[in-house]
Amino acid sequence: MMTSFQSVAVIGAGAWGTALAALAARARRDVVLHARNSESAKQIAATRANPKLSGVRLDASIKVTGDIALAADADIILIATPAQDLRAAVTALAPHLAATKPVIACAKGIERGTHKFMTEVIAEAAPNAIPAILSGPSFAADVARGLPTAVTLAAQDETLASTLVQALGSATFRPYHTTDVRGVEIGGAAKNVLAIAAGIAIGRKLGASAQAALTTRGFAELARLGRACGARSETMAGLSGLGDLILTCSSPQSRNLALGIALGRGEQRPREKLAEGEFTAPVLVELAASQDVDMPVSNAVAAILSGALTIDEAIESLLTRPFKAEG
Ligand SMILES: NC(=O)C1=CN([C@@H]2O[C@H](COP(=O)(O)OP(=O)(O)OC[C@H]3O[C@@H](n4cnc5c(N)ncnc54)[C@H](OP(=O)(O)O)[C@@H]3O)[C@@H](O)[C@H]2O)C=CC1
Ligand SMILES: O=C(CO)COP(=O)(O)O
Repeated sequence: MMTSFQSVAVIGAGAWGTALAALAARARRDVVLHARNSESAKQIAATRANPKLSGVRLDASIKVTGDIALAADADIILIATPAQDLRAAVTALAPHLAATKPVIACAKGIERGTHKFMTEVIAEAAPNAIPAILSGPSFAADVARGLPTAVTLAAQDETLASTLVQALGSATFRPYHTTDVRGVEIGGAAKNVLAIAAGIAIGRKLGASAQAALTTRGFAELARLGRACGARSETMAGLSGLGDLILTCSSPQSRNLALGIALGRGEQRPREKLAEGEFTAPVLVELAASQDVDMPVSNAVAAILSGALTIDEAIESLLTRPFKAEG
């Protein structure tokens, strides 16, 4: 089973799912893209376009289907739904998984209510799945267009992680493998919350120096949570941690940054696009509190989103913290 990995299914035909299907086709895999709504599947199949990722033409070799059983037949399955929908997607897949096979989480977040990470949700919902995670600095639009991207792919078993990299990698999509599953999951989840903070600073015109300070102190808290959860420091400083934090805190393409900018300007939140940080913020701060980890920037974002603090009160609370040693 571990040597072939010729076929790949992507579950979740949104922006990221469509880009993942494109990259797997570029890696010369046989690709199935699954949309839960069969009308959407038919429309994407007929037009070779997905309104969720405009301007991208789907390669003719990619099969688009509403049939989950067809997706479950693939050698590798990628789950590209939003994090809070991953359990439902894997639960629907589970009865069709006849053999043990890798199921790779491509969502960035932590499940609300349970505080479970994406690979934990996969393991619970599909006993036949070998959970893995793919995360890193990569906008769907860049990946779909074949622009150079590097990400991290983690599985508990190093040989499996490396074989998955061989199956999905290409000249322009370069996954690095690791066994530090938890480190990769924490980086991807936390960076979205921190990007909302960076956006608020931009929207409030706090200046480029504040922006750099916020991103750096954001990284300190991401790394602190990683340490508390047993992650490796190289992972936190790698593509799925610092790398994705830099991308998301600095690119206007980021939906999390855009949400923060709108909040900072006092505008209506852009509701039509998914900003995972909004859903991750409350569970991230609960998780940090349960581990006794100090995450002041994330706390401020969660408090702003819940209405517990105004933006000015949250900024004031960050600026009046006692001076301390860096770390
Ligand atoms: N976009 C990007 O650049 C990147 C996104 N990611 C991550 O990927 C995840 C998805 O993001 P993105 O693709 O942008 O979001 P989108 O909103 O573009 O798409 C989400 C897709 O998931 C589908 N979906 C939701 N629930 C289910 C379910 N239970 N079963 C099957 N499909 C389901 C939706 O279907 P429907 O249309 O029927 O609602 C929709 O097509 C997020 O966690 C994000 O952080 C990671 C890297 C890059
Ligand atoms: O995860 C991403 C880039 O790595 C996408 O970021 P946004 O969800 O903020 O657009």
